[in-house]
Amino acid sequence: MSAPSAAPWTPPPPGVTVFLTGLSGAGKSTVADALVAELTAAGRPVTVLDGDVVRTHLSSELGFSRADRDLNIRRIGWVAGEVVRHGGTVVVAAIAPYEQARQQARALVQEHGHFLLVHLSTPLEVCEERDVKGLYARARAGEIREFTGISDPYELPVDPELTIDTSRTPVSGSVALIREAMDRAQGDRAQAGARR
Ligand SMILES: Nc1ncnc2c1ncn2[C@@H]1O[C@H](COP(=O)(O)OS(=O)(=O)O)[C@@H](OP(=O)(O)O)[C@H]1O
Ligand SMILES: Nc1ncnc2c1ncn2[C@@H]1O[C@H](COP(=O)(O)OP(=O)(O)O)[C@@H](O)[C@H]1O
Repeated sequence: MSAPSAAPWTPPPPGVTVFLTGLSGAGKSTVADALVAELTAAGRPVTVLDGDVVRTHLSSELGFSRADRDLNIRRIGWVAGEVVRHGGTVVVAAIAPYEQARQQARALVQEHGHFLLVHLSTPLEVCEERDVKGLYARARAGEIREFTGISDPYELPVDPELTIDTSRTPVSGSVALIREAMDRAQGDRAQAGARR
């Protein structure tokens, strides 16, 4: 009697990367944390690539010149692409101020799955008022050079899937908008009842 044959391997459905971009204090980490908490509670594992954490573990030698920021974003895009390739879910929270680098990250991910660029368009005045880490005050005092929004550019995204101003939209509203966009992108999963 021959051994039962294993079921043929089928590739996982494409994964998705949610890429939150915006000024320091725009709400990227706050929205990412809330989104990840919801997804995790629903049983969906998530890889989180937060700028601060990535700069500790993956880009510790990089500063804030354009070349360094672009390399940082390309690294994030490559890692996200690898996770998405195997059907995973990625949430990125990074300033990513340059359009070209964001497009490169998009291309690296879209080789393998879905990419949703979410621009947190919170006005600079609000971000500066929040000044979560005291960095705006230090940048205004000239203690931090090349600070995004003060002494360094932030290029507005050309083709974001979502634009959310967190001074007008509560955290729960941002999370709901992003989850709807994820479901639209991964319609195949949602229709199959696999909304994880
Ligand atoms: N010069 C300058 N400009 C902007 N931000 C600065 C700078 N120096 C330090 N920080 C802190 O670094 C965090 C941004 O890192 P990112 O990796 O997201 O930046 S980038 O995407 O590579 O441009 C950023 O985190 P968030 O405040 O969470 O955005 C800051 O805390
Ligand atoms: N609707 C909102 N969405 C996101 N953050 C908000 C909102 N309202 C107030 N905040 C506050 O704004 C700050 C945003 O900081 P953070 O998430 O660290 O931003 P970033 O990661 O973009 O630098 C937090 O202190 C957060 O509590």
